[in-house]
Amino acid sequence: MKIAKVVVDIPASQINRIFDYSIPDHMQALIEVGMRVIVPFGSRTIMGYVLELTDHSDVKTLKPIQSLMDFVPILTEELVELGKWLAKDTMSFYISAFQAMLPQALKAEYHKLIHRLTTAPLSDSLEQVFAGRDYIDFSEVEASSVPLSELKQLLNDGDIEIIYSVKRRDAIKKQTFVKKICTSAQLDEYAAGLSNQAKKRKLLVEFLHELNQPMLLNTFLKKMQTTRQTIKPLIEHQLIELVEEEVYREPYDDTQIERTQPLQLKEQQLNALLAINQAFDQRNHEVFVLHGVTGSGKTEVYLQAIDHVMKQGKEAIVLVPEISLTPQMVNRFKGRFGKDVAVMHSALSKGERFDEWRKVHRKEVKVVVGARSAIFAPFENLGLIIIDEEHEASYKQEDHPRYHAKDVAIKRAKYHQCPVILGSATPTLETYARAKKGVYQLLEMPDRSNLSAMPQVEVVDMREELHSGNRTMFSTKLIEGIKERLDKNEQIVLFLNRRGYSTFVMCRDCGQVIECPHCDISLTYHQKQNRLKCHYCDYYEQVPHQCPSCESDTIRYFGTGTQKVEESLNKLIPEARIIRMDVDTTTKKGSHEMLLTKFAKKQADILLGTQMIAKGLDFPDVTLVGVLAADSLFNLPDFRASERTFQLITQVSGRAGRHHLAGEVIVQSYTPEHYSIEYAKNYDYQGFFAKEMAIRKAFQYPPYFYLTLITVSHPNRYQAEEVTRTISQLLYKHLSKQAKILGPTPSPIERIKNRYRFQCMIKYKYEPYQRNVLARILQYYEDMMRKEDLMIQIDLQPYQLM
Ligand SMILES: Nc1ncnc2c1ncn2[C@@H]1O[C@H](COP(=O)(O)OP(=O)(O)OP(=O)(O)O)[C@@H](O)[C@H]1O
Ligand SMILES: [Zn+2]
Ligand SMILES: [Zn+2]
Repeated sequence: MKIAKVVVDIPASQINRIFDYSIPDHMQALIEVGMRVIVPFGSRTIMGYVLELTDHSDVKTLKPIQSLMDFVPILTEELVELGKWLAKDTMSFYISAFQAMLPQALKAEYHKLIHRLTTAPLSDSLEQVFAGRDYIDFSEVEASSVPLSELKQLLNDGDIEIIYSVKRRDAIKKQTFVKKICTSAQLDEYAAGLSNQAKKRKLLVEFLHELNQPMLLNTFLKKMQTTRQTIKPLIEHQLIELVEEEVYREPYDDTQIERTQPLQLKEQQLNALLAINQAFDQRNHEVFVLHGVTGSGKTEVYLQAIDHVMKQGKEAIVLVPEISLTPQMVNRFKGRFGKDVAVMHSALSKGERFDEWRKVHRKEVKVVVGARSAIFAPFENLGLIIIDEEHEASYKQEDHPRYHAKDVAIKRAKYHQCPVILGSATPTLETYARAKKGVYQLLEMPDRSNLSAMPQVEVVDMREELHSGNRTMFSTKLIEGIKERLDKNEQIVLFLNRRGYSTFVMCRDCGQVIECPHCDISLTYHQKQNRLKCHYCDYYEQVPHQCPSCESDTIRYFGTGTQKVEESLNKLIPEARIIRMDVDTTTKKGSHEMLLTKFAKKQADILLGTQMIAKGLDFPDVTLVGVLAADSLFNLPDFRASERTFQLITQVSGRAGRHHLAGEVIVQSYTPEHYSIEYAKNYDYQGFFAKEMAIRKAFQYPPYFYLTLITVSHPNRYQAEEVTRTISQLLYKHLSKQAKILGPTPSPIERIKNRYRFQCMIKYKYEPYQRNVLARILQYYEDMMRKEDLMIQIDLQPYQLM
């Protein structure tokens, strides 16, 4: 093969194609599909992925590949095809799709250099930067006072050129080992030649007699209480050598994790397992919906299904939402499968993530447990894919490529002819509807594995509390409940839904709310730094002492952030020991784990937190769960608000009374009569499903209709609206008559980072040409996007409607 088809590392629409390069002779035997290469592109050199090898090209003169970055492909052939599909399916660039599949550490970093071509004198300030060198880093000029226009002139005149060099930073961690390379006889011979004073060296020789495998240099030196200098003669006499070996950064200490044995399954678990195993044995690509109430033992079913697959030499991927990827969760898998498990999620360092990925790539593990992007684990013998808590919105990536892990899972499982399990106590309407129609296979587990009852849920009407004079954010019932648990030395989980409910600063005199100057959104108060921050851009400011509009000094922060809850709770029940878990207390690596361990050891009575604590946690002494603001989601312009409220209450309730102690749940609400709260209270998934389906049908939302959201943004409001209007008209003209086009309307958050945002929504049942039409629209605006700062985002499966 003489020609390689390559996708290059420039995410831009005019470059979003596959380019042909010739393969130099010396690379012909080495190059394979799925490798990274360095190729010339225009005036620079950049990284690319080889997608295909061929002997034919329509292009007459081809540039040659400059070098190979890999000796083993980093993308399997399956992943190469998957990437092409993903790019088409989500309408994103090829390069973005491939980048999404690989760990950060594998992405090349470019270095921009300026090469001086002329000997003629340059301006004084530029001469100062060059300081006699021929090559300087571009950033040095940027940091200097030299105007970029001057560079541009020189560039045009051919006095300098700009070159791009690729820095390799695969960041393989290496450590030095001491290795014995001689026989015992040689050691004796050496020892005999030593003088009596050389006691240390004699000790070393003795130790070397026993050293049968390489030892970490540092350990060796520590053990022998000696220095590098002392062992130098041993190296010179060729008794030992120092070798560099690759090591993995191990984020989890496997030796500390207790191994577990499979549990005797309950009947409902056994039925589910048998169906899954059968599909696997028959190489049946089947999607199972494992609908099991909280505590029904879904995880044990996963573990035994994986075990079955592994026994046949196959591999498994388990996706877990980022926030429930707690050490507790990891330990359940490591406890069963030990070193066969790799873990991938964003709390690991870049290097650690790379090492976990390499374990998969080198076929050293059989199971991956990870967050969304673990779905791309480069296994070649997949036997099972599990998506736990399948209803979680975090499985959808909200950035290029806008993919849903569920779709990728099903695509991969089809390729490998293996089953997929979508597990949840509260499956999404989309999933459950497909299961009911028989597209997916439904497995029900209605009972808790220990047959303990689901905790009693009581809904408190907060309006009544207010009328009876309680102005705190805690109902009398909840405060009594907490005190009761404290007396009995039991524990409490308090859940605050922060989305749509954050702390903002308002003037009590004139009602002015302090907003971000660049985004149409109120700033959020952060107590620690006493700052107001914007959650959409990086803007922050000090909290003002006076209202910027009326100069009154009655400026206060409002809303119910976790900090504020903690403060009031401290006032009401000073003796309670509280652990607060939210984005502010868990930014440091390992802090999440530390807080949970503290709670598990009963060094605190109350765990107070956000989404983070809603799932996956399993503490035996938790007998009371409180939901502080159950209806906060209803304020959001999102047709899934009811569904999310139902899921949340059900999941949070599932944290109470999972073991021998009975549990109780108190849900505080200002709209206690809302059906999603009513059904959640009665653990009535079927009831909720029927009711919500009827509403979705009436208002033409998924799963009855598909949605596409197009968001247009521009620094100029009029432009943004005009473009959206034209797009709406084009869609109306080119899509079928059944498609409904809604828009242009301003987005719920109309301005972010000084850009005005308008949207247009397509609702449709069947629209096979939609992608083509959208692609043509993008093409039409390509120039404007490049030159005029126009942005058009297309989301073919929107979850965030803001
Ligand atoms: N067959 C079994 N026999 C005894 N105990 C079991 C069995 N299956 C599961 N358990 C135990 O029941 C508890 C709940 O199980 P698990 O956490 O797997 O449930 P789950 O369905 O995943 O719950 P959730 O959706 O709330 O996370 C665990 O402590 C688990 O060890
Ligand atoms: Zn902002
Ligand atoms: Zn004011």
